[in-house]
Amino acid sequence: MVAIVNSPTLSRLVWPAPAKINLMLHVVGKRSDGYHELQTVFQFLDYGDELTFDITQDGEVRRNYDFGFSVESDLCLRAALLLKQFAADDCGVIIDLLKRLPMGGGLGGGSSDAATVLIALNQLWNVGLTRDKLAELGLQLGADVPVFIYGRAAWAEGVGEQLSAINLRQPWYLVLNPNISVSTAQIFSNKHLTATPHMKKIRALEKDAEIVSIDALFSQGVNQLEPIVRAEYPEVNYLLEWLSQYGSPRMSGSGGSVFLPLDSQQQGLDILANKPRNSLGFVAKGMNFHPLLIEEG
Ligand SMILES: C[C@](O)(CO)[C@H](O)COP(=O)(O)OP(=O)(O)OC[C@H]1O[C@@H](n2ccc(N)nc2=O)[C@H](O)[C@@H]1O
Ligand SMILES: Nc1ncnc2c1ncn2[C@@H]1O[C@H](COP(=O)(O)OP(=O)(O)OP(=O)(O)O)[C@@H](O)[C@H]1O
Repeated sequence: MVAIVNSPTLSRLVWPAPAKINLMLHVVGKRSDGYHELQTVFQFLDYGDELTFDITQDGEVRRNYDFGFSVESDLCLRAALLLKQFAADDCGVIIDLLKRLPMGGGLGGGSSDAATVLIALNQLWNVGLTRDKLAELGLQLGADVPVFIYGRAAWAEGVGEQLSAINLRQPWYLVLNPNISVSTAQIFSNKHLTATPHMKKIRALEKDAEIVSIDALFSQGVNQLEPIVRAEYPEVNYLLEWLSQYGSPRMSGSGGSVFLPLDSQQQGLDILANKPRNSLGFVAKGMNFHPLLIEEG
C-alpha cells in the first residue's frame, strides 16, 4: 500500500495501474440485463499505465491528456466524479495518464486506470471509503474494475465482482497485441457464444495455501471468447498460431492481446525480438498482489 499524506508534493507521486490477464475464462450464463456471467481467474502483470494527480481546491475534475476517448466516456474522469460525491465540495484534481496498455486489448487498461483513480483520490481527498465500497463504485464503471481494487489474484464469478484470492505461480509472460482494438460488447453479443455448465471451483484453487500452476488452469480449456475473436479477427488468430511454436498461448479477456507463460524473462525477450510485424508486445512478470493493495482491518 502507498502510505501518503495529502500534500501537494507527495500527490505528484506516480500511481501504477497494472494490466490483468485472464488465465481461464468460462461463460456460464446471461443475466436479464444482458451481461454475461463468467468464471475466470485474474492475475496482474508488473506492466501497465501510470497516473499522477495534481490536487486542487477548486472542486473541478480535469485531465491533462488526450488518447482519443471523449471526456464523457473517460473512465478516469468518470471514476473521479463518482468518488467526488463523497468528498468535500472544494476537492478538485488534474489527472495525468501515461498510457502503455493497448486500448481494447483485453488487459483491463481502462478498468485498471479507473481503479487507481478511486484508490488514489480516496486517499488524496481524504474520503476514507472502504475497499468494498470502492469496488462497488468501480463495478458501475466496468466489470473488470473490482478485481483491481480487491488487489489479489483471484478466482472470479458473477460478472467478475465475486472474488476470492488464489495463490498462483508468478511466471514471466510474453504478451503480444495485434495493434487493433477489439470491442468487448461486440464479442459478448456474438450469436455463436453459448454458455457452458458451471464449473466447480477446481479443488486446487480452494486450498489458499497451495500454489496453483498455470498449467492446471490451462487444462480447464481455452478462454471461451477465444474462438469467437479468432474467427472475427484474423490478426488475433495469427498471433496465437505464431506463438504456439513456443508453447501454449492464450487470449486474455475479450482480446485481442494474447500471452504465453515463459521459463524465463530472457526467453520472452528472445521471442519478442522476432515478433510479427505490426504487433506490439512486452515481457512482464505475473503478480498475485496489486502494487496499491489496500490492507484493511
Ligand atoms: C472479458 C473481461 O475482460 C474478462 O475479465 C470482462 O468481463 C470485460 O469487462 P469490461 O471490459 O470492464 O466490460 P464492461 O465495460 O463492463 O462491459 C462492456 C460490454 O461488454 C458486455 N459484457 C461485459 C462483461 C460481461 N461479463 N458480460 C458482458 O456481456 C456488455 O455488453 C457490456 O456492455
Ligand atoms: N482511461 C482509459 N483507458 C483506456 N480506455 C478507456 C479509458 N477511458 C475510456 N476508455 C475507453 O474504453 C475502451 C476499452 O478500453 P480498455 O483498454 O479498458 O479495453 P480492454 O483492455 O479490452 O478492457 P477489458 O480487458 O476490461 O475488456 C477504449 O477503447 C476507450 O474507448
